[in-house]
Amino acid sequence: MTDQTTTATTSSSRATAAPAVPAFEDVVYERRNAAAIITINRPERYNAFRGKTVEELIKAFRLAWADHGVQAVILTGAGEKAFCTGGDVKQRAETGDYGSTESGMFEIGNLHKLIRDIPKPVIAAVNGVAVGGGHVLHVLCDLTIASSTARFGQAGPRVGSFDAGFGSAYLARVVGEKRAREIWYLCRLYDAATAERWGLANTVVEPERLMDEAMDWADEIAEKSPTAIRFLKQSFNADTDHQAGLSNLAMSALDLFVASPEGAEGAAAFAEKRTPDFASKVQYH
Ligand SMILES: CC(C)(COP(=O)(O)OP(=O)(O)OC[C@H]1O[C@@H](n2cnc3c(N)ncnc32)[C@H](O)[C@@H]1OP(=O)(O)O)[C@@H](O)C(=O)NCCC(=O)NCCSC(=O)CCC(=O)c1ccccc1C(=O)O
Repeated sequence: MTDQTTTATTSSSRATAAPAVPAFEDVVYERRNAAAIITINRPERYNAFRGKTVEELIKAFRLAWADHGVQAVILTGAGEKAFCTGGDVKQRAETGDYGSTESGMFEIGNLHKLIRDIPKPVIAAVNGVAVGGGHVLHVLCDLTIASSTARFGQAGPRVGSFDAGFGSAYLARVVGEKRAREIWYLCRLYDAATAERWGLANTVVEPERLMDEAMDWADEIAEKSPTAIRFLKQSFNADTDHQAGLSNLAMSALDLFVASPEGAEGAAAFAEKRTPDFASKVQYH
């Protein structure tokens, strides 16, 4: 999982010539059989994303979309601890944002839409903790395969953030209203068995089996008609596509909130390893 070459690696007779892969810093992009494997590669930050990470993930998903040899995408995290822990809270505490990007924007909403819009199934291989914006990423994937060591949850209200777009509305579609509200209001972490029982994970395997299992699912998908799969994915999405509008609204609200004293308090408290004092910072009653 360390391939950082300039062309995607392929090993399938089904594969066509793969497009060139840019030199990524926060993401690793590989081709294996008819699957693109996209790995968030910031293990020292538990694979939290900064603006650059999101920008590279967008490029990686576009590569997979454009590559006719790719029939499924696997999204995972580097190392054994974390799939993705959402926004880089330390970066936010330091600079008040998620760091510089080429576009000048933090494009998490566009990444969400891309995971939904790419007309190929996206499989989350959840190798560790999936929390906050990292939890939203796996929820948006078509399928989730979890390591038995994986943990799942939302953290925004604990660190001065929220995703009130797909992060709330689509989560409720997946697990139901009561469980979605519990996940967001209590910010607990749930184990892999609970995630499977709640329909957050399709299956749970031992950690050493995770990538093989994800590849088996991708290979099985690759035996099917790409056009049939494409229409099915678009059909599944159509019923919740209105949530993209909600997502735009939610991201605008979040931009304002994270810059407020209450939002900033959450990030500062996390970085300083202390309990946040939200109550004294609330401006909106
Ligand atoms: C994930 C934990 C539960 C793991 O706990 P534990 O196993 O005890 O390990 P730790 O010792 O806590 O962590 C190890 C190491 O990793 C660092 N780390 C972990 N998570 C992050 C992170 N998100 N950012 C930066 N660094 C992180 C941690 O500090 C440790 O480093 P040391 O140097 O060893 O101290 C636990 O770590 C945890 O709860 N992490 C925080 C999870 C979190 O709050 N995530 C962010 C949620 S909010 C979010 O993701 C929304 C982002 C977003 O989608 C968004 C969208 C659109 C617009 C704006 C936003 C936005 O602004 O938020």
